[in-house]
Parts: sequence; C-alpha cells; structure tokens
Amino acid sequence: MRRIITSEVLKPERHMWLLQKRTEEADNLVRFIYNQCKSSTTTDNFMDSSVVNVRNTVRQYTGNIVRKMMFSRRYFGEGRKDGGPGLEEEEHVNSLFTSLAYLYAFSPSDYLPCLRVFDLDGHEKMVKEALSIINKHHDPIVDERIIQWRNGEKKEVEDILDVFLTINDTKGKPLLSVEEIKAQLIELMIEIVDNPAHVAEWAMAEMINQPQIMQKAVEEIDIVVGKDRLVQESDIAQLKYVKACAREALRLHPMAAFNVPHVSMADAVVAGYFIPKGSHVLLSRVGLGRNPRVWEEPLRFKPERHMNDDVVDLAEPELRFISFSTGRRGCPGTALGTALTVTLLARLLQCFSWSVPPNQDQIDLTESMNELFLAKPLHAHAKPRLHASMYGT
Ligand code: HEM
Repeated sequence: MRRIITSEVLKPERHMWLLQKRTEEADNLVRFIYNQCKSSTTTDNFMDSSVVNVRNTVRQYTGNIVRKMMFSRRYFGEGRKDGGPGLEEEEHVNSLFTSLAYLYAFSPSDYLPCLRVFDLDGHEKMVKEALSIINKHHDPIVDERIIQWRNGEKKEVEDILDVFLTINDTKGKPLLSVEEIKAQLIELMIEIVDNPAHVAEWAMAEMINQPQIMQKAVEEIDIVVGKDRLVQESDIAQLKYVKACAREALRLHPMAAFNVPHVSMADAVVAGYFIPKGSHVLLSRVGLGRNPRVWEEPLRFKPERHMNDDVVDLAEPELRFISFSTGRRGCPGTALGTALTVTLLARLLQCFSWSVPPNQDQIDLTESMNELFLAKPLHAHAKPRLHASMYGT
C-alpha cells in the first residue's frame, strides 16, 4: 500500500495537480477569519477584529484540505456562507482526531492480545464510534462515485478518490477493493489532518508570547511576498524564517510523545545498546527534541537556532528531533506536509495581526495532561492587516 500511495498519490505531478484545491482552502482560511473579525461583537477597543479560536480554525483548514483533495468538496452538508464548518465538518474533524489519539495511546492488549475481547480501556469502543461517524460521511460519496465511473457519467480523474478507483493491475482489473479504498482514504486523512494544524497552533501560541519573533516572520513575508498578493506555496522556498518557526514548533512540540512503534527485523546494536530481533522500538520524540545535550536551552522557542543552515527544511533526517522521521517507514508526505504547514502559518501571519486576547497577559503554554496539545485551545485576538479586497469576501 505504501508503494501505491507514494507512486500514485504523492508523486510530484499529483502534488502540482492538487495545488488548486489546496489554494482554494488557503483562501477560504483567511476569508473565514476575516468574516469573524467583521462580524465580531466584542466590546474591546478594536474595530473589525475578533478573538479567534485558532485551534478550531486550523483544524478545520486541514479538514477542508483533506476533503477537497479526496472528494473535491469542502462540505458534506450545506456548510456555512462565512467559510466556517457546518456540524457535519465539525464532527468529521473531531472523529479524525479521536481516531488519531487512540492510534498513539498505550493499550495493554497491544502486548497481551488475549485481553482484546474485553476492551478493558474502552479504546476499541471509542475508535469504532469515531470510525462509524467518519464512514457515515464517506460511504455515500464513495458509493456514488463508483456508480458514476461504472455508468460512464464520470470520465476524468479529479481527486484522490478517483485515483484509487482507477488504478488497475497488470490485467486491467481494479487494484484496490472498495473496502481497501475506504480504509485508505481514512488512513490518509489521519496522516494529513493533524501535524500542520498542531504545528501552526503551537507556533502561533509561542510567537504571540514573543512578539519580536512574530514581527521578524511578518517582516520576512512582507519582503518576499508583499501586501498586494497572498502567500502561495511557490513562496515557501524563500520564507526561511517562517520555516524555522515551524521547524522549531515541530522540535519543541511534537504531535505525540513517541514515534509510531517499529519492530526490529534483526538483532542490532544502536549506541552500544543491544536490540534483539522482534523488539518493539519506540523513539521518544520529546526526549530527542528536548535533549539538552543536543539543543541549547531546549525548552525555549528559538527559531534562530535553525537559521545557520543554508537551507531550512522541516525534515530532520539526522533524527536530532523527529519531524517526518527517516528510512523505509519514514513519512512519504514530506513535500505535502511542508507545503500545508508553512502555507497555513504564513497565511495566518501575513493576513492578520495577532495578540493576546483582552484581559489576558500571556498565552498559557501549559501542555494538556494526557497529550502534547495546549491544555486550553489557543484563542487569540486577530485584526486584518491587508486591504479588504485581499480576503475574497
Ligand atoms: C507536517 C506534516 C507531517 C509530519 C510532521 C508527518 C510525520 C510523520 C511521521 C513522524 C511518521 C512516522 C514515521 C515512522 O514510522 O518512522 C509519518 C508516517 C506517515 N505519513 Fe506523515 N507527516 C506529515 C504529513 C503527511 C502527509 C501530508 C502525508 C500524505 C499522505 C503523510 C503520510 C504518511 C504516511 C502514509 C505514513 C506511514 C508511512 C509508513 O508506515 O510506511 N504524512 N508521518
């Protein structure tokens, strides 16, 4: 399956082919925030500004991106005129994040499979419920699309669902069953939806508390892009400091405490430790990214630490921290993941001035008890900084 994903979905031609869909959602992102500013009834001293739920906004952005790339649609239902999510999209994104949380969660039955039938921690029940919500939205679209291809109503491949439905084996027969396609769509969505939103939320929280860093990133965007057009993916190569901010958020605030488990295929010795064949290997993302022997002042958000490199990338093949990991099971979505993450962060910074909400001194950077998210979803004050015509309303 990994080979199919890499060769059919993530190849460079497809990356460009899906660009238009991603750009539409990046435009919708700024329109949605702008509309919140315009309709705000806050009684602070700012006109046309608003306290925005950043977590919800960035998660809905990645949710929109996955629905657009998979199904060519932003909304399952009627959606909202202001660009925000409807109830269907809220529950879709929440269910994707629920499935993801349990993917990383420790469960005794992973090590003692005989306990699985008892579902002692209730994880299986939670994941089943989340998947049934996701399938409730996906199944009608997939089933209808199959019929459209069968009866000749559809002839052109327009999105990732079409790609999956039209891949044939050497005998000209469909390579993937309907069940495999449905499962793969969900898996890909889970891979895509989380990291860009997580990085953007943490980077924004850290930068609001250190306005000089935010100022530097905004100045870079103004020099590279200006104020007369919106940041595009083609600008990313030149947005070195913005990338350093995203990279720093990945180092300091990984999505999960450990990388997904790997099993060693052969006896090995790593850094003097013997690892027998068949061991479950769990790399600590927190341990690597915050290792004081590698990183000076490891707990400080300091993008400058990455600026000495000629090229600033989100990837870290040396594993001084884990972003996309490396090797045979390393993330195949580096290009897409980078494009989504940097565009999201750069658009937020270019289009709005961000500050701590009224009556608050600082953003509270406390981590949640059980995960590495911010304990309280980031809410921040946004004020448009470009001409009204730039927001596509
Ligand atoms: C900033 C964004 C992203 C980050 C930080 C990230 C990170 C990761 C990491 C750490 C892994 C585990 C690697 C390992 O097991 O050693 C992984 C796996 C994976 N990622 Fe990503 N990812 C991102 C975006 C994406 C995107 C956009 C896709 C697009 C399809 C994607 C597809 C996958 C797949 C299919 C795997 C499983 C690979 C396998 O098991 O062989 N990721 N990712």
